[in-house]
Amino acid sequence: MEQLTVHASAQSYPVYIGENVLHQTESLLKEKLAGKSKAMIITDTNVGELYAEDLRLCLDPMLPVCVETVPNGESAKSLASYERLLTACIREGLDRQSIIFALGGGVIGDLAGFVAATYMRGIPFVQVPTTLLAHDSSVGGKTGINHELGKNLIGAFHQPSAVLYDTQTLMTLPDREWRSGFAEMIKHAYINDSEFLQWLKENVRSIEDIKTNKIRPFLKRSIAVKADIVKEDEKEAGVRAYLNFGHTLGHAIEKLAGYNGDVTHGEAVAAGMMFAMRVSNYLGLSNWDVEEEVKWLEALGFPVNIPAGFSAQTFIETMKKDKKATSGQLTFVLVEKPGCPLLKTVEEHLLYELLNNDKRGMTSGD
Ligand SMILES: NC(=O)c1ccc[n+]([C@@H]2O[C@H](COP(=O)([O-])OP(=O)(O)OC[C@H]3O[C@@H](n4cnc5c(N)ncnc54)[C@H](O)[C@@H]3O)[C@@H](O)[C@H]2O)c1
Ligand SMILES: O=C(O)C(=O)C[C@@H](O)[C@H](O)[C@H](O)COP(=O)(O)O
Ligand SMILES: [Zn+2]
Repeated sequence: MEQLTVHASAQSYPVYIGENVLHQTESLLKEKLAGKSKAMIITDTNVGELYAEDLRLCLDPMLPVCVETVPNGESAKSLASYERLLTACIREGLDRQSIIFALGGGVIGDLAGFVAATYMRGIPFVQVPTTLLAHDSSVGGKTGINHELGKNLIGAFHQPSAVLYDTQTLMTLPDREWRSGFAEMIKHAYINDSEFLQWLKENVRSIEDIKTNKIRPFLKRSIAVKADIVKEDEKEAGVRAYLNFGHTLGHAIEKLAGYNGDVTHGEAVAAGMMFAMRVSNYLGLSNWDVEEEVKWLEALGFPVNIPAGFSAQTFIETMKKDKKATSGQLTFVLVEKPGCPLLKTVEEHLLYELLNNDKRGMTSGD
């Protein structure tokens, strides 16, 4: 088992990474669970069926446990699920000494974390990530839900008490989810670590490479990139925004898809990163060979085209809901070269031109 520590203002917390971490819950969390009154496991239908009973049995000797299950998929990150879970907390008698376990991918981490952040003005929670993508989402304390008008618009910073990353659970992930999670790993490399990026480009050329043990040693490295940024800027007053590389357009793509599973978070971020590279090239800030980057992502099976059916103007209006935008002005994370990110306000007419230039997928007449 590997371990690293995330340093946040309210508390530092451990991230345990390795096979069968889940089954070591009792020994790993003994101190954190001392004096706790009750645990609620929040999970989704897929993950619940596979792992909720395992986790329940691990916690059962230490404290009373209940399990709440929401439907799987992005649509569960909603006000309706949030309300239903708060009602469940009240019904189950959770009090200020209770603790929530977020068992699942990023959707569950964000949703359950937001319930924990707000129930009785905040109770502790533990992240138990089960997707590759959740190596990103389980660390750093961003919790929240979507609004039908925009992605992640409602939320809170609330750091977990611990992260239990059992890599054995990844074995049941569908290929598409492996790929989706890999997008965030690539993102960490693009913004922070040129040597890591080089290694990924040379060694990860297919979905099979993502799924095999090849990337396992790099999970800790990818999490460390995030943890270092969070330590420097927990509440996104500055450098934490770099973790949003690819997300300005990515979030708009997810919102326009209707949070319905047509596009995963990682797929949207991958397309968003390619677009951001085109923007920075256009501004003369970089010299990316975007077609080469696209080729790599396509070889891994990513659909990197901007989805068809929406006009450039629709993307721009949707991106204006991005939390990095101020007074309607759009701010992008750009990367000059691997490891050198920057924040840049980008003129609307330029985005309009670039979105329209990206002929693939755009509706005619935009
Ligand atoms: N808070 C953050 O810092 C942060 C960072 C990155 C992404 N996110 C958010 O994370 C979400 C995406 O997370 P995700 O990609 O993990 O999606 P997800 O949680 O929806 O999981 C993807 C799918 O895989 C299934 N699944 C999960 N674990 C499984 C397993 N071990 N075996 C089989 N199936 C399994 C789920 O049921 C779901 O259908 C987005 O909402 C995104 O905004 C948050
Ligand atoms: O932790 C962060 O900070 C990130 O930006 C990580 C992103 O990968 C993640 O998708 C996050 O949820 C985006 O946050 P938002 O503030 O742009 O909604
Ligand atoms: Zn993300």
